[in-house]
Amino acid sequence: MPPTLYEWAGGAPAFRRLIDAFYDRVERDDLLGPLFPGGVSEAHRAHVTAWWCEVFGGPPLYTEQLGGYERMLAHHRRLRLVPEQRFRFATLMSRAADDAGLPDDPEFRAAFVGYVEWGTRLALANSQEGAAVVEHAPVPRWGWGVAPPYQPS
Ligand code: HEM
Repeated sequence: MPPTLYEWAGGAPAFRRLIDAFYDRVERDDLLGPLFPGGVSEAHRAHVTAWWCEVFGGPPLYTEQLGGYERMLAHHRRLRLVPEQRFRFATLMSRAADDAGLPDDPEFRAAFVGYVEWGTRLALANSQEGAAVVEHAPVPRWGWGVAPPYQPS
């Protein structure tokens, strides 16, 4: 069995470094900074870290303690994001993975950007006025996809 992406990345401390590096960039960003007037709070950073840990195979804290998928959805509804903001979000996530020293092997990064692409496209769609959203769902669990680490038999 391959390790989870959460384990491979370095667990909760690695995801906290990622999220801090990301929002530090967001705060200075012309397209994304205005979404967080006054800066990105400690509570927001902690909650989003819990989300990412759970998605990548860590403990289900966001589901059990923070309101799960429905809370995440509620935060994105009617933000009216535009495609340029989604693309910037995805770009800054890739840069933040470097800032935070996440593993840079092709397998991990392919899985990582796969989730970022998927999640940001959903967020963009769900944020539109009158969007037909999925009201209830589990927090997703992401995996290695078609490229787990090669392990010679
Ligand atoms: C992989 C994609 C994404 C993930 C995993 C994600 C995750 C989250 C989560 C978990 C929350 C709720 C935090 C809480 O529980 O307090 C949240 C809120 C928020 N997200 Fe995202 N998000 C994504 C994409 C985006 C994009 C593309 C944007 C903007 C371009 C965005 C902007 C925001 C904003 C502004 C909030 C706070 C809204 C408020 O406080 O009312 N998100 N996000």
